[in-house]
Amino acid sequence: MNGAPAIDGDARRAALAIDALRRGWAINVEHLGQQLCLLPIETARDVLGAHAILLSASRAATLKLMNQRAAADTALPVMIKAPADLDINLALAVADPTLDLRYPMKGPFEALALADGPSAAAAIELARLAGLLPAFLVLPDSGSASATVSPQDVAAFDDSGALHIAARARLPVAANVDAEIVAFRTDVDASDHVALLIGKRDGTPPVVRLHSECLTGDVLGSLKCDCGPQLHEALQQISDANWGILLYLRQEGRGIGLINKLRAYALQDQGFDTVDANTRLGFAIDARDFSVAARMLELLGISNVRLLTNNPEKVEGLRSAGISVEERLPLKIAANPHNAHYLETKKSRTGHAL
Ligand SMILES: Nc1nc2c(ncn2[C@@H]2O[C@H](COP(=O)(O)OP(=O)(O)OP(=O)(O)O)[C@@H](O)[C@H]2O)c(=O)[nH]1
Ligand SMILES: [Zn+2]
Repeated sequence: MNGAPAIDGDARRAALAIDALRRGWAINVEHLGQQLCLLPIETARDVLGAHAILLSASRAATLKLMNQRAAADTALPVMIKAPADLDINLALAVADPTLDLRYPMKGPFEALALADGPSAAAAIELARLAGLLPAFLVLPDSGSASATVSPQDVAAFDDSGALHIAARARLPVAANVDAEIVAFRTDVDASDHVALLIGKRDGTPPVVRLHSECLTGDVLGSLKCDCGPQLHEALQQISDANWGILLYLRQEGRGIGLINKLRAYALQDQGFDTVDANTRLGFAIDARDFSVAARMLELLGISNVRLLTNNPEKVEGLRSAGISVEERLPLKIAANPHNAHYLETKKSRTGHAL
């Protein structure tokens, strides 16, 4: 900290910017008196006279641009000069690593100096929150933007901030007829997290499972992951334990959204594992923030849990958000030929105890 007064961010401005990006509307990121007018390539219909392209650090590495720039921080996004023949198809080929086999010949590109690192990094984070590819056209005219946001606003965006219980009802489920569903809402985020309370509260720490949404596994029976069987096994174990809670968190694809997860699957079809597929797309290996689960538990009056998981980050995430994890209970699912490599990667590369 350099002693400058802290500027409060406004999560609502970030929420408006996320909405604009999804609709294909330009946004301004402003910081220290400078403005960066950005349009996400994925939802753009036209390149609108863009003079540059903003890419994630890992996309720039794949395009062999990292050695061209002066910045010492290799995690910072990279700005490149728009090629003279830039159209929306070329922009998409630059942005989307899943198209690399179809469009192998791109460039050479020229890296430009990044005027403001925090603005560029905030834009990449907004793309993740919007479920979009982290790649933007840089537009010359900031007057065309429909929302303005600062890096502080993006930092203030937190889907657990104003969490409250919105509805609750009895919900008999196959694992146990004695269950209640509780739905949560925040004023800044459209994702409605839910909790399923199973059995009778008896004063002991409940068996708790944090389950992150997986449409392909939970609903369609995908064999690529272990989510579907884990969901059902967790409901069974909670039911067997007399009482407990399953938190169904809307963190599809470890927080990158369904469409980006399916892009990660397309990269896995090309031979990359689950970790490299995420980083190649420009995302963290795991973008989830488990503090929302802690806030949900608090609203349910729970401060001590026995956590069903193999993932040390879930234990750490709850503990650092103030929940006492008294015990970690493993959740082991037999592998199948389609997910054996995925489960092995979780063990060897993301520290899962299996
Ligand atoms: N990005 C990405 N997400 C995936 C992939 N496979 C599964 N997921 C997502 O990963 C999440 C599954 O996480 P969890 O079931 O909570 O499991 P976990 O983090 O491995 O931890 P535990 O099961 O508790 O040990 C879901 O959001 C899935 O959509 C993948 O290959 N790429
Ligand atoms: Zn899954």
